[in-house]
Amino acid sequence: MNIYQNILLAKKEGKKLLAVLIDPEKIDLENIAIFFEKVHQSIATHIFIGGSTDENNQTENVVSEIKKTTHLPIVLFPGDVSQISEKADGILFLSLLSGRNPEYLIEQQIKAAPILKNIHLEILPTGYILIDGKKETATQKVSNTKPIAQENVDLILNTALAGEFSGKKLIYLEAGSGATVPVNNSIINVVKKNLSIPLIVGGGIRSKEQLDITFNAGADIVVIGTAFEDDETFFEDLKK
Ligand SMILES: CC(C)=CCC/C(C)=C/CC/C(C)=C/CC/C(C)=C/COP(=O)(O)OP(=O)(O)O
Ligand SMILES: O=P(O)(O)OC[C@@H](O)CO
Ligand SMILES: [Mg+2]
Repeated sequence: MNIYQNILLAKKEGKKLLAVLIDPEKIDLENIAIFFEKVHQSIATHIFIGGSTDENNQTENVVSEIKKTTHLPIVLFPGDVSQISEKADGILFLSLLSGRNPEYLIEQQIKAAPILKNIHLEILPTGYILIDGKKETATQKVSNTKPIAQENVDLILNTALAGEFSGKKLIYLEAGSGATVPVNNSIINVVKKNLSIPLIVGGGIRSKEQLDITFNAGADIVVIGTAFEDDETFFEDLKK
C-alpha cells in the first residue's frame, strides 16, 4: 500500500498519525541510531525531512542515513526544489496557498516537475496554509509571505476548501516551526468538518496533552519537530 492509501485508511479507521520532522540543518548524524531507537519506541508513524533552508545541501545525505536506520515511511517536506532526494519514499508537493508569492504557489513546482518525472517518489499534492503562531518563522521569511491571522477562520477555511477543490490530496495547517501558539482547536474543528481530504497540523506542539488536543480537534496527522530537537526525553511521553 502506498503512503497516501495508508493515510486514507488510518483516517477511515480513526487511527491518528504522528510525523517526526527532521531538519537536515539541525540533526546530528552521529546520534541518529539512538534518536531512532526512541522514535521506534514511540507512537511516531512517519518521518518528514525538510527545512525552510538547507544551506549546506545536507538533505540527500541525511535521507540516505535515515533510510538505513528506519522502516517508517520517509516523506520529504521541502522548503525548496533543491531539497529533493530519490532515496525518500514520498514528497509533500507543497503549494503555499496562504501566500500570494508566485514562486511558492507554482514556480517551485514547475522547477521540481522535471526532476520528479524521472524518479520514483510518491507525490502528495499538499495545500500548505501558514497561520499566525505569534512568532515570525523562517518559512515566512523565506517565502516572503504573511500568515493568516488565527481570528480569520473564514479565510483559513475557504483557503483549505479551495485547495481541496483544486485537487490537493492533503491540507497542512502550519503555525510555523517553533510557534509560540499552535493552530487553535476551533480552526482545526471547522476545517476538519468541511474537508473530505486528510488534515495535517503542525507548529508549536510540545506536549502529549497538546498532541491529544490537536488529534481530538480533528487533525489526522500531527507534525512535531522542535520539541524533539529541544528535548529527546519528550519521546518518553509518547511511548507506544
Ligand atoms: C514542490 C517543491 C519541490 C517545493 C515546495 C516549495 C514550497 C512551496 C515551500 C513552501 C514554503 C516553505 C519555505 C516551506 C518550508 C517548510 C518547512 C520544512 C519548515 C520547517 O522549518 P524549519 O527549517 O524547521 O524552521 P526553523 O529553522 O525555524 O526551525
Ligand atoms: O517544529 P515544530 O514547532 O514542531 O513544527 C513542526 C512543523 O509544522 C514545522 O514546519
Ligand atoms: Mg525547525
